Amino acid sequence: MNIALVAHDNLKLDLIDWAMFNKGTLQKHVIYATGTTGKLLQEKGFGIHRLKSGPLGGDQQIGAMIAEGKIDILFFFVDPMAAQPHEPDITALRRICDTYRIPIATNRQTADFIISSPLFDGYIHEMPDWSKYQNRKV
Ligand SMILES: O=C(CO)COP(=O)(O)O
Repeated sequence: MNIALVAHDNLKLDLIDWAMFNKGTLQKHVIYATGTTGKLLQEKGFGIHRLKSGPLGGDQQIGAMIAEGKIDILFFFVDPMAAQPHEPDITALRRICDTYRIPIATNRQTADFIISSPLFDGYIHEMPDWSKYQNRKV
C-alpha cells in the first residue's frame, strides 16, 4: 500500500510521535511525505519518499498522485488554529481525497481508528464511478 504522511507545523511533533508508535506497521508500506514532515521522519529512521514542502507544492504533488491512483491512504494532521499560505492547495487535496474516496485522517484520533481498523491490512483502493451519482433521484 502507498501511504502519505503530512502535518502542519504545530502538529508535526504529534505526527512524529504517532508515526513512531506505529512504526512497525507503517514501515511495511511505501511512505510518501511532504518536505519538512518527511525530513523529520527520515531523522527518526523512516524510509520515505520525500516530496516538496507543502507551501511549495507538496500538497499538490500528493493530490496528483491520488488522481493517478498512486496513494491509498492519507494521514494529514491539520492545524485548525493557524491560517496557511497555501490554503487553496490544502482544500484541493482534501477534495481530491473525496473524489477518489481516499481514507484521510486529519487528526490523531481518526488516524488511530484507520490504522487499527481490520480493513487497514490488505486495503485495496478502488476508484469510484461518479457517473452513477449524476442526477440521482431519491
Ligand atoms: O504544509 C504542509 C501541508 O499543508 C506540510 O508541508 P511540510 O511537511 O513541508 O511542512
